[in-house]
This record gives sequence, C-alpha cells and structure tokens, in this order.
Amino acid sequence: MNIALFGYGKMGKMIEQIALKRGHKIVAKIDLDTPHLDSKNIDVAIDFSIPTAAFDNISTCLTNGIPVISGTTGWLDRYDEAMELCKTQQGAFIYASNFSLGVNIFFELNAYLANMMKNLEQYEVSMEEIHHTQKLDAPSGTAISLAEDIIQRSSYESWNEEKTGEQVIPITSLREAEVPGTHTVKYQSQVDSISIKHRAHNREGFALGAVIAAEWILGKKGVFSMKDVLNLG
Ligand SMILES: NC(=O)C1=CN([C@@H]2O[C@H](COP(=O)(O)OP(=O)(O)OC[C@H]3O[C@@H](n4cnc5c(N)ncnc54)[C@H](O)[C@@H]3O)[C@@H](O)[C@H]2O)C=CC1
Ligand SMILES: O=C(O)C1=N[C@H](C(=O)O)C[C@H](O)C1
Repeated sequence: MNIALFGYGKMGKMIEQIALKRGHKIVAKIDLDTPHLDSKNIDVAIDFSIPTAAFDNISTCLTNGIPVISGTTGWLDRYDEAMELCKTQQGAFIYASNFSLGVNIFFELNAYLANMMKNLEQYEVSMEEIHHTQKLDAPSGTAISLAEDIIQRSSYESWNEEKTGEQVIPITSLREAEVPGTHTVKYQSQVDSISIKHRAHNREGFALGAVIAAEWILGKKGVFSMKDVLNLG
C-alpha cells in the first residue's frame, strides 16, 4: 500500500516505522517545508498534523479521491463539514481521537460504566488527562470522546475545564514532560470512589491503530470510526 503522510512529526515518524515493517511504502511526506501533494500513486493518506491544518489536509485528500485517516485532534468544529465533503466526493474517511486498541477498549469500558452509574446520584464524575508539554490542544481529543460518551448515557449535559454546574463533567488537563497520554475517569461519592485509567507507555499503539485503519479502509466508501475497524461493540 502506498501511503502519504500529512504531518511528519512525532506521530508521522512512528507511523512510517510501523508502515514499513508491515510492508507498505511511504510515497509522500507533507509537512511545513514539504507541502506539495502529488496525488499519483497514493492509495491512502494518514494525517497527524496540527489542529489548524487538519481540515484542509482532509479536504485536499477527499477532493483528490484519496481515502484519508485523521488522528489530529482539536479541529472537530469542522468535523460535520468533513463528513459532508466525504459524502459529496463519495470518498472514504476515518477520524479517531485515539487509534490505540487499548483506548478503544477503554472507550467501551467507559460507556459500560456510564450506563451502570447513570441513576446513582450519589456519585459525581470527573476526568483527568495528562500529556507531554508540546501538546497544542486541551482537553485532549480522547478526554472529549470519553466525556461525550458519558453525556450520551446520563443526565450530564456538557463538559468543561472546571465544574461550572451540577450537570457539567469537569476535565482537568495536566502537561508533564514526555507523557504520551494518560486518561482517568473517576466517580466519587461521600463514601468511596471508582476509577478507570488508561496509560499509554509510548506512541506505538496509536501508530499501529492508524496503519490498521488505513489497511482496512482500502476499497471502502463512507465515513467510518475505529469501532468499525476493530469490530467492537
Ligand atoms: N488520534 C490519535 O491516536 C493520536 C492523535 N495525536 C494527535 O496527532 C497530532 C500530531 O501529533 P504529534 O505527531 O505528536 O505532533 P507533532 O507536533 O510532533 O507533529 C505535527 C507535525 O505537523 C506538521 N505540520 C504543521 N502544519 C502542517 C500542515 N499544514 N500540513 C502538514 N503538516 C503540518 C508540523 O510541522 C509537525 O511536524 C496532534 O493533534 C495530536 O493530538 C497524537 C497521538 C495519537
Ligand atoms: O497529542 C498527543 O500526544 C495525543 N493526542 C490524542 C488526544 O488528544 O487524545 C491522543 C493521545 O492521547 C496522544
């Protein structure tokens, strides 16, 4: 499979290593100093760039008929537009706030727990995410996905960086050198607390998930999620 990388930073480099090991070729690396996209010979594009560039990168791929996988976070105000474009172009597109198998299992666990807790008013939910200090967005895309999955299943109505009301899920974002990504969901009552936590040890899980998604999307049309790729839930 011939892959174009949008963003050749920490994730782009890790994806390159894993893609090569799985027998794929990197035919284009698009970054700030190498912005040119020659759409010939590209089977699929993988975008791990920056929040302000993600939509344009996805849009370039879809208008050139290239299936695209995006892991960039912090651009979701334009997600609906990306879905529409994918439909009108009859393209193929997957966005995931987190491509690792472990976090996708954690998403299922979070949803299961949210269903169990939804009528237990003595518990209040809160969330914490820790990432490296170079991260541009906060809260993390993964924390937002976790919060939205709880909101769908409970009387919580929104999330915020602070506890601004009864029905608000507070998300604390901490930045510490070199942390690849740690997420905790905590339910607390007067008498006890229940926590679930996922800690990434490195970036390999994210990168492997993105390459597996790229392999999976070949020959498909539509907007998909990692749930489809991993056949979860
Ligand atoms: N969904 C997931 O599983 C994961 C998502 N991420 C997200 O992926 C993104 C990238 O993460 P990292 O690689 O750690 O960041 P990074 O900062 O190491 O790399 C980003 C790269 O994008 C480049 N870039 C800037 N403008 C660009 C443009 N217009 N087109 C193409 N490239 C451009 C930068 O020069 C840089 O090389 C972030 O949004 C991060 O939150 C990171 C890890 C896992
Ligand atoms: O920026 C990162 O590094 C990460 N970003 C994603 C997010 O915002 O959730 C996924 C992962 O936690 C690493």
